[in-house]
Amino acid sequence: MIGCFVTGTDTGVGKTLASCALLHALGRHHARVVGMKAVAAGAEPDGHGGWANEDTLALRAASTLAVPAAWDNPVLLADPLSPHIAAQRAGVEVTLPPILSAYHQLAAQSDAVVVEGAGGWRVPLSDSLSIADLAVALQLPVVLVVGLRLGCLNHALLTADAIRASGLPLAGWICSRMDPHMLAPEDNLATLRRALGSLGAPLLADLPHQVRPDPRTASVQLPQEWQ
Ligand SMILES: Nc1ncnc2c1ncn2[C@@H]1O[C@H](COP(=O)(O)OP(=O)(O)OP(=O)(O)O)[C@@H](O)[C@H]1O
Ligand SMILES: C[C@H](N)[C@H](N)CCCCCC(=O)O
Ligand SMILES: [Mg+2]
Repeated sequence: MIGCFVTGTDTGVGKTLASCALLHALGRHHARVVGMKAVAAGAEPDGHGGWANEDTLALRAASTLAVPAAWDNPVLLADPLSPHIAAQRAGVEVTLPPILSAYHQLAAQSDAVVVEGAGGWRVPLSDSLSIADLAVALQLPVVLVVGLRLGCLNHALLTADAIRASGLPLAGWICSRMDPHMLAPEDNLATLRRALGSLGAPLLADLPHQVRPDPRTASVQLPQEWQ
């Protein structure tokens, strides 16, 4: 079973786009690939009288395996806030056991699982739990998505340091060109390539800016070994 945990330099940087691209790439050579939004903050009507999170729906659309919602999105919080605040407002506490058991169900039934975090690496899930703790509990290699924009160098380098300090391998990073007006994007990319490369983390994909982001198109940027 192949698995990875996708984190980012921030919220809104392209983790869902990159996670879906990874699923499309893996789906070319593996029969059963599935995405997981372990903790989702922000629910919308699903059109069938229930509620769903838009990242979860995007991951499902890129997956080849259909699973119960309790497995691919074990924690769904209504408010689009930091998960610990959304949980507090919902009167619940996010804990690891239900998430880990959902993940183990997915892992047992699939060839590849891509787990998308929420926001960045140190986002709190409760007063005593963070996204980093979740990734460590899952023991998955980490893929860091960098939304290429002014400020991302600091965010990327701090995040890479924190991932290494957690003991998890940083399998690589994905650049998402979210800001078409950014100045000197190539110089910034080269800086990150050098700095993250020196930590052993290769650039897995350079996702161009897309007016209508399409993960299947983006997936061709990923290297052959992820396909
Ligand atoms: N390469 C790109 N080209 C165009 N738009 C992009 C690109 N990457 C990201 N975006 C846009 O930026 C926004 C945020 O992306 P996305 O939803 O993937 O963020 P995220 O990191 O998954 O955030 P969250 O923490 O909420 O899960 C989306 O509207 C997405 O379409
Ligand atoms: C609601 C949003 N789309 C994400 N799922 C959660 C982002 C949490 C960010 C918290 C923070 O770093 O301030
Ligand atoms: Mg997302």
